[in-house]
Amino acid sequence: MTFRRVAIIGLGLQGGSIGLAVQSYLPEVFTTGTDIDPVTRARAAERGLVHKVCESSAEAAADADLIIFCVPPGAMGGAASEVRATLPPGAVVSDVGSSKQAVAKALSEALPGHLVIPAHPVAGTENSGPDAGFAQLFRNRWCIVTPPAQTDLVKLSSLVTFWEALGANVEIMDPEHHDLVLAVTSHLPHLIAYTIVGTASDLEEVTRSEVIKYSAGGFRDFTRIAASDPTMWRDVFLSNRDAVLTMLQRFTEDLTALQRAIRIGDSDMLFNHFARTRAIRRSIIEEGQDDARPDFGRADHDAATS
Ligand SMILES: NC(=O)c1ccc[n+]([C@@H]2O[C@H](COP(=O)([O-])OP(=O)(O)OC[C@H]3O[C@@H](n4cnc5c(N)ncnc54)[C@H](O)[C@@H]3O)[C@@H](O)[C@H]2O)c1
Ligand SMILES: O=C(O)C(=O)CC1(C(=O)O)C=CC(O)C=C1
Repeated sequence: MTFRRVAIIGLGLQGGSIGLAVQSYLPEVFTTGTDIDPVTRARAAERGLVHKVCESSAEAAADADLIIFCVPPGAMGGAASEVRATLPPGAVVSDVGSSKQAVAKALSEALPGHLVIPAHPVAGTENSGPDAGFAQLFRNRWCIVTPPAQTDLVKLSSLVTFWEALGANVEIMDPEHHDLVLAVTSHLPHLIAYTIVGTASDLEEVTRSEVIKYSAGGFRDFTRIAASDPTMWRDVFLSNRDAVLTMLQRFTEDLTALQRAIRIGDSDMLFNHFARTRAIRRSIIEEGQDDARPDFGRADHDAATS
């Protein structure tokens, strides 16, 4: 089967990008969408993020054969319960949440009897809201799909085909494993960025203006990440608590080892460690998951999408 009518709940970065990407790459698919925020609904209509912006989730869900929840992780259950009365029984329920076990549980409990196939496009920016979305967001990015153990294989394959049409490379993964992997590749880096930017701005001897004036490349890269949406990231850490705490423990041990190497002047240890991490950056670029240019290719991207 292929999806003909897709409902998008939440018209920010992710929902808006899906809506625009569907119009670019799946022109036969009709999209409805809504957002809890009336200003976002109005802007979504102006930008044409979906074919029809609805006043409520219940209205957007009626007739959908695929519904994708694009709201913060902590809002998934509440948003799903709003479509219980109108969502057609055969519709596939999916989402884009950054954590998978907690979100899958919230969606399944809110929509008993519906097939829930969670997904997570590992694609985003530090921007949020209805102006942040763009059709190319998912191109050559991974989308991790975490189906329940006994799932409908035809519908699973339709969801995979849907994401591939938007340009993503799809990987099927166990939700528990997803949460561990993303804790280290995405959630911990954000926590570190939030910490370092907060620490620098708190330091009394380095005034706020000096932090901004003399911001070196390393610090500036952290400020980009630390500008990400506070609601979303609060929810990510609370919904993936166990995996984040496991990885944080490991990170703290490794940081302590580097701290000791600096204190005792273990130059080999420092050099070998930095040589290993440099190689990781190179392999990410070789796999096409980032750009080698100093601005990560963002200037070209911004020019192409503005
Ligand atoms: N930002 C990223 O880089 C990124 C990447 C991959 C996945 N995600 C996941 O995507 C989801 C959305 O993130 P985003 O970056 O698009 O955030 P966003 O803030 O840009 O958009 C979320 C939208 O959801 C709306 N919303 C909140 N509660 C709602 C409800 N009950 N009903 C309808 N609308 C509601 C908000 O008003 C907002 O417009 C999150 O679960 C996040 O974990 C984000
Ligand atoms: O590129 C960025 O700015 C992001 O933060 C995107 C990013 C990440 O790579 O960590 C953030 C959250 C996700 O769920 C997926 C992708």
